[in-house]
Amino acid sequence: MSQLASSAPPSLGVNGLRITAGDNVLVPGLSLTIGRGEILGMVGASGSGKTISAFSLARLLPEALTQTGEISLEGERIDLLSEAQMRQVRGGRIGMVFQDPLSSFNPLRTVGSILVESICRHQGLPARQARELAIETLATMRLPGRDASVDAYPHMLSGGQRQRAMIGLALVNQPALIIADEPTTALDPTVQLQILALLRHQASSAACLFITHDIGAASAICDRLAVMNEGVIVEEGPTDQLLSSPVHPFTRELLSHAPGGARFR
Ligand SMILES: Nc1ncnc2c1ncn2[C@@H]1O[C@H](COP(=O)(O)OP(=O)(O)OP(=O)(O)O)[C@@H](O)[C@H]1O
Repeated sequence: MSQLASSAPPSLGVNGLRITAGDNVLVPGLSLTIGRGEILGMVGASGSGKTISAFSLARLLPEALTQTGEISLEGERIDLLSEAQMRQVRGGRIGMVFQDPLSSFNPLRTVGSILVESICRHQGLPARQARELAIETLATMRLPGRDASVDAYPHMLSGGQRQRAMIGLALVNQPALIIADEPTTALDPTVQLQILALLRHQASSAACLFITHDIGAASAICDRLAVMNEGVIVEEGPTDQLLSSPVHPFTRELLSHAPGGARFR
């Protein structure tokens, strides 16, 4: 690694992130880093705190939950930014992909107009250029028929196509961080694989936090895995190493229940 690369801050740095609901401590103190171009898979049982941890990175927790701790994006402390500044960060320097794009996309807006609005807001391009970029992005995401996709309403696309469009929206402003929370869980296995491959390929210059129940999906695209149990990362390491030689009893238990284990590798 060059000196320049080793001295650059990680795309994402989290230090002592604590999430509480009143007196109830849900995440006692999470610390992690993700480098540029790296995909960290966060796996763990249901209710272990994966989603609230991910949402807290974009400071999107529901009001009932409180977060403290340091979150740095390319070396800048975003936990110290105002809400107005955070609105500029979300969709710009942080892209997000969730399980169900139908509920994330406004049903009354075409896919293209949602992309155009985001491009104009975060890149300041004029509308015509933004539309060109939207068309180009959807084509890169392998959506069919240039104008047909850009002018389609979300319900007119298949589940897989909607998820491709959502990944396009997450990537269009070249974010430093992508948060992908169960992005393929609702899709059939063949489409899942295609979409994971697309995410892996297109997100090559961002850091990506990939949250999943599916060890197979995680093994297909993640460089490293972090195993979460009751709000704590109990084990973390390179994907191959963690899957072949798990150390923590919880990781072993989780892997023993994984259908097909690391079937994508
Ligand atoms: N609004 C809320 N108020 C209080 N507790 C909450 C709230 N949202 C989530 N929690 C609690 O936080 C904990 C972690 O939930 P979270 O959704 O992050 O788990 P998860 O690991 O993502 O689970 P899954 O894989 O099922 O999505 C759970 O105990 C959950 O009940």
